[in-house]
Amino acid sequence: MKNIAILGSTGSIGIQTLDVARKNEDLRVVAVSAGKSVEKLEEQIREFHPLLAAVWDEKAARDLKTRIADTDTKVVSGMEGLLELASMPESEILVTAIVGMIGIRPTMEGIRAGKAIALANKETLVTAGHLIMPMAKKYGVSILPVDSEHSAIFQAIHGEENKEIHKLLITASGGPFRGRTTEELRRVTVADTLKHPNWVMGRKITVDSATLVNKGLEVMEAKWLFDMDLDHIQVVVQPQSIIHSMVEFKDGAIMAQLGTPDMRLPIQYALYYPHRRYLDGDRLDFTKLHEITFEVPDMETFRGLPMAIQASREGGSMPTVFNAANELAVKKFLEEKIGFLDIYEIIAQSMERHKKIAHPDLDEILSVEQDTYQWIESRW
Ligand SMILES: NC(=O)C1=CN([C@@H]2O[C@H](COP(=O)(O)OP(=O)(O)OC[C@H]3O[C@@H](n4cnc5c(N)ncnc54)[C@H](OP(=O)(O)O)[C@@H]3O)[C@@H](O)[C@H]2O)C=CC1
Ligand SMILES: CC(=O)[C@@H](O)[C@H](O)COP(=O)(O)O
Ligand SMILES: [Mn+2]
Repeated sequence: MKNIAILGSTGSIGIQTLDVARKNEDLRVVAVSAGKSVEKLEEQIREFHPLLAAVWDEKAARDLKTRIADTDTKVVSGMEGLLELASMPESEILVTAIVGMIGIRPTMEGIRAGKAIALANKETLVTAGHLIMPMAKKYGVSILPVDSEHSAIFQAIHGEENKEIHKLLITASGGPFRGRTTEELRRVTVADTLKHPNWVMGRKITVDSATLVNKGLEVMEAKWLFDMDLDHIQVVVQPQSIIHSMVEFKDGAIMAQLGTPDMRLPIQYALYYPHRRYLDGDRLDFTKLHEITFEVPDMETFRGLPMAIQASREGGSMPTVFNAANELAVKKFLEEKIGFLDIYEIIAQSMERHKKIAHPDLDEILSVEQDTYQWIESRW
């Protein structure tokens, strides 16, 4: 029996993790959590009977307590609740399916408690990779990638020494606006932006995919996960999202992982690594697959990727500014308070005014995050 605790069980990755658990009797869900979606959480509690449910919002947590008073599930709230979930003695694997850099502290708490981390929450590594990776090494815990590209790379390098890798090739769909000009992007709506060509995902990552910020975050995530420098990470547009990423080895051989766009595969791979299990669902059918095409990313129009690379090259607290500015800009875009191109402007100007801290500790990262939010709020 493998016991898993899920941070963010009511979201896209969380729900798919529960589907994997539903189909594998030896997976036991010991904790679920949400920001404030208590109805979904109640359903999950009644189906999976976890020991713990963590809800960020205090009022929603009180509502949940009343709703599930007839069950044995304990309800906790706020950051203390997320930390209690992350370190609960009954779990072995912590699935970080929460969105945003709020995942940093619970992820660190899980590592400190010796939990293997099935990591979907890329914002944590982007902003605190320099703290998380050494910490995981110190506590002897595995960071198992869930993000599809990083899972693909992890699958491709399985059994290989890192030193034999020449470069990582991270694939990108190009998002819903691939091929559009800046002038055309000025007029796109939230509804247009949320139509990803291949994947059904949460709203924030879907916007990130459209701006190519997602690919920028993934380059930074790959740098930390696979200890690669930026000059050996290349983004390749693969519009059909069939090749999930590739690794070029020293001798020129390239290993790729292919599959249909279904996040349950990387989730299940992380939960059972190094073993593979049967997974129901669509498979690639090469009698019907007509083409797999490639393009170079348009970095002039889709500034999310070059700005992420710049933030990563500058290092220190700059990736935190990049990420925090993007998180708030995406929130404002989804609330229809700003336009699509303003996301780039907010990130660029936030980075421009920031005085970099070379080696930020956790408190400094969190304070740079707050400072970035305050500065943006005072201007947009
Ligand atoms: N979706 C995907 O296919 C992929 C996602 N990822 C990454 O995985 C992470 C999750 O993405 P996704 O599932 O799409 O996101 P969703 O928005 O669908 O889900 C986010 C989850 O986090 C919870 N949450 C949000 N804020 C808080 C909070 N303050 N405290 C506790 N829980 C909170 C949400 O709860 P509530 O329901 O109450 O809002 C929800 O359960 C992101 O970092 C994303 O980049 C990576 C690869 C693919
Ligand atoms: C499923 C997944 O891992 C997402 O991060 C996905 O890759 C987004 O697609 P693009 O950012 O390539 O459009
Ligand atoms: Mn991805």
